[in-house]
Amino acid sequence: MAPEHPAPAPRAAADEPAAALHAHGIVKRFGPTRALDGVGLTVRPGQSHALVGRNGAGKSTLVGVVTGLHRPDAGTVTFAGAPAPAFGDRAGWQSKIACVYQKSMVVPDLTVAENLFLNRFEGERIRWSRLRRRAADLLAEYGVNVDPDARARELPVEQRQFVEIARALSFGARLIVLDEPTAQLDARGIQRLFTKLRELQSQGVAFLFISHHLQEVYDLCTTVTVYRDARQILTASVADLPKDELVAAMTGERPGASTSSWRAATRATTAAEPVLVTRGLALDGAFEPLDLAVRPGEVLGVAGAAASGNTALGETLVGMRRATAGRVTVRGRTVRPGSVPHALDAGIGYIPEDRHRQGLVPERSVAENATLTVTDQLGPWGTVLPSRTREFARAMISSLDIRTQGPEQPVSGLSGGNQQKVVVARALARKPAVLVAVRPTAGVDVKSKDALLGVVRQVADRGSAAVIISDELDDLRVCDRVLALFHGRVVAQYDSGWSDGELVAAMEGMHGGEGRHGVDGMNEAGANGGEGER
Ligand SMILES: Nc1ncnc2c1ncn2[C@@H]1O[C@H](COP(=O)(O)OP(=O)(O)OP(=O)(O)O)[C@@H](O)[C@H]1O
Repeated sequence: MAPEHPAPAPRAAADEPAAALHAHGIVKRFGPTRALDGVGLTVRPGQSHALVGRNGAGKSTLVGVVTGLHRPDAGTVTFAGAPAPAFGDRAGWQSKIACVYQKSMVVPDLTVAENLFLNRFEGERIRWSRLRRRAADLLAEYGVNVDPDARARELPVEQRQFVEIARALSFGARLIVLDEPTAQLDARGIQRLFTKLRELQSQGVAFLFISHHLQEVYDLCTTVTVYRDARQILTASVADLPKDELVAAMTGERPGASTSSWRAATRATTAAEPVLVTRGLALDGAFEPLDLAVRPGEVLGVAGAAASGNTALGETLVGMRRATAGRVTVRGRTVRPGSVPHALDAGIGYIPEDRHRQGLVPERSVAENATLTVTDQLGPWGTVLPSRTREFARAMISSLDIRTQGPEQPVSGLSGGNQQKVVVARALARKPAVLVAVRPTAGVDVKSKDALLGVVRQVADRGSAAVIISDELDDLRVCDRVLALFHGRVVAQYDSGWSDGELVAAMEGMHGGEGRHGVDGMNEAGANGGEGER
C-alpha cells in the first residue's frame, strides 16, 4: 500500500526547473466545513498530473485556490518559483494558470477568432482583419487546426476545448487545469484531445487533470495525487500504483474491498405486461421510429455516442421534447407528448444529464430539493411536514452516500458529485413506475457510482422499469439488455454479458464484429424485448 502521508514538499535539484505549480499547507474553510485541511500539490513543467478523490474530497476547492478564485485561509501557492499573484489580480492569474471546465466557456455565437481575443482589448478599437490574422497565427503556433472564422457552436466539443487551451496559452499560462474534460467526448474525441495534450506537454505545458475516470488517469498522466476528506493522502507515480491501491487511497478501505452491490440479471418476468411501451416513437433529425417494451424488474440500456440520438430519446420519453411520430405508454396509459408534468404524472421519473440546468434550486436545502416533486405526499392535505421531508432526505443521504452536513444544508454548499446524487434522490422520491436516467453517474466518484447504480437496480427489483441512457460502460453493465444506437437507429442488441469491445464498436457504428447481435431494421422489429409475443 502506498504511504498514507504525503511526502514533504519536493525540492527541485539545482538544475531542475522550478515546479510549474507548488501549493503547500493549503487550508480552506466554508463556514463550518473544512474543504481543505493543509493539502499540497506540486506539478512539474510538461507534466500531466492527476488529482483524484471521492465527491467532496476538496478537488474543486483546490482548483479554486490555485486559480485565484478562492482566497485560502492558510498556505502558499507559487508558480515557477514565484509567489502567486495578489488575490483579485485577474490578469496576473490568467498569465499563470487557466481552467478548461466541463462546460465550455467559449461563447457559441462568436467566431473562433472573436473567442480567442474576447475581453482582451478593453477600451481599444478592434481591427477585425488583424485579429483574424493573429488568431490564425496563434492557432498555428499550437498546432490547433481550426478555422478562425468558424462559429464556436459549429465546432466539435474537443475543438472548442483546443480553442480554450490556445486562448489560455496566449495569455502566457503554462499550466492548464482540465476539469472532467472528457465528459462530453466520444472515444475518438478523447483520443484527439489526448494526442493534442501530449503534443503540448512536449512543448513544456503542464496539465492538472481532474477526473473520475481512473482509466483516463492511467492513459494520460504520469503522476497522481489523491485527496480524501480534505487531506492529501498520497502522491505517486501512476506506473507504480496499481488501480486497486489508487481506489483504496481514495476510499480509505483495503485494496479490493469495494465490490459492486448490484449485478445485472435477466430477472424481468417476460410474462409480465411491459411497464413502458413505445410504438413508432420518432424525433426528426434525432432518432427513427422505435418500438420498445420494458418490463417490470428490467433495466434497459440505450448505448450510444454523442450524436447517436440516445439522449434525445431519453428527453422524448420524459416529455422534454415532443416526438414527431409515435407514442409512449406507461402501464397502458398514453403519455401526452412534450409535457414533463404529464410524464411525471404517468409515473416517469427522470435523472437528467445536466444537473446544473435541469436539476436543483441551489439555495434550498438537500431535503427540500430531494422532495421537490413529492410535496403532495409528505403531509395531509397538501401540507409539507418538515419531519417527513427530513426523514426521506436522511434515507437518501445514506443510501446514495451523499456527503453533506445534513438534510438542512443548502445544495449550493455540496460538491458537484453530491449535487448529482440529490438529483437522483429527487427522481426516486416519487417511486416512479419507470425511471429514465441519462448518464446518471457523470461526475460521481468511483464508489458512489456503485451505490447509485445499485439503487437503480433496486428500483427495478421492486417491480419498476428503468432505462439507462449512456455511453459509459459501467452504467450499462447494470442493465439486463442493451440497445446500441448509431445515427438514430438501433444497430445492435445485447443481453447482459456483452464484451466491452463489441459494445464500443457498436456505438461507433461498427457492429459487424464477432458476438454481434446487430439486426437490420431493428428499430421496427427486434429492439423491443419480446416483440415476438405480440
Ligand atoms: N461554496 C461552498 N459553501 C460551502 N461548502 C462548500 C462550498 N464549496 C465546497 N464546499 C464543501 O467543501 C467540500 C469540498 O468540496 P469540493 O467541491 O472541493 O469537492 P470535490 O472533490 O471537487 O468533489 P466532486 O468530485 O463532487 O466535484 C465539500 O464538503 C463541499 O460540501
